[in-house]
Amino acid sequence: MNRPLMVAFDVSNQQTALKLAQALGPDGRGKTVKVGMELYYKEGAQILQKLQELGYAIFLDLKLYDIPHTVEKAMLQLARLGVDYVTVHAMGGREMLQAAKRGLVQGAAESGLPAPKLLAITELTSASEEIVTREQNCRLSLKEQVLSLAKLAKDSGCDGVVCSALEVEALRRAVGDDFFYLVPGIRMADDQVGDQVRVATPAMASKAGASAIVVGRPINQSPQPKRAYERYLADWQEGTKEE
Ligand SMILES: O=C(O)c1cc(=O)[nH]c(=O)n1[C@@H]1O[C@H](COP(=O)(O)O)[C@@H](O)[C@H]1O
Repeated sequence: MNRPLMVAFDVSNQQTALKLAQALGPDGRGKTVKVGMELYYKEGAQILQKLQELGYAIFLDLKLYDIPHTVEKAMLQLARLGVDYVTVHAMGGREMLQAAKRGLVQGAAESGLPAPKLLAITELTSASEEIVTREQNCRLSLKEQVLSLAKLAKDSGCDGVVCSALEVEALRRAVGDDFFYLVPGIRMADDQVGDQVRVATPAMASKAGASAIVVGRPINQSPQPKRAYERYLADWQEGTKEE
């Protein structure tokens, strides 16, 4: 089973992004990188094209959250970029999620490209129990809320969810194996956690059943990105071997 380790290219411009790609190894074939708001808002679609030319598959993470019509039309545009994954917030509700899917399907049909996988954010990995129950005033526990949003995402036609490693096992049981579970909030024990709250090592995420992991700062801020990438990849594959 091919379970990607996606590197988050959370850098401020194209030059730094291409330097990072070079450091990781010039051939991007078989690898997926994540382009998020910081880089995309600066460089636009041209950075996607540059990374695609190097062979990378692209996870374009813009986390859409708006009224259904706006999200549908935005997704229609994103589907024309030839990216492989896009994101929305599950919290936007059923109609918005269905609209997102419609936009992707239409955009893909019009451009003759495959539709990107639609992944729904459940609760961000920076969210704690406290944030969910006291700030969002959610009547469910964090875990129940993640589960509820994942079910909603599946019922609404999404291809998968973004969640933490701490929820994947329960989600696989309740929502099923025919769904993509993307897990950020990945740290080796000795790396700084920063603003992440629900964290796990690559091996823990793998054993819990993550379909893919996203690793950002431990690689993109490292003075030796390739060494950091290989360290994380080895731990991720170690967890996979023990399946
Ligand atoms: O959608 C995401 O990728 C995402 C969802 C989530 O719940 N938590 C989360 O950290 N992410 C992203 O995953 C990456 C994690 O970066 P690091 O914390 O630096 O490893 C960032 O680009 C976040 O935007």
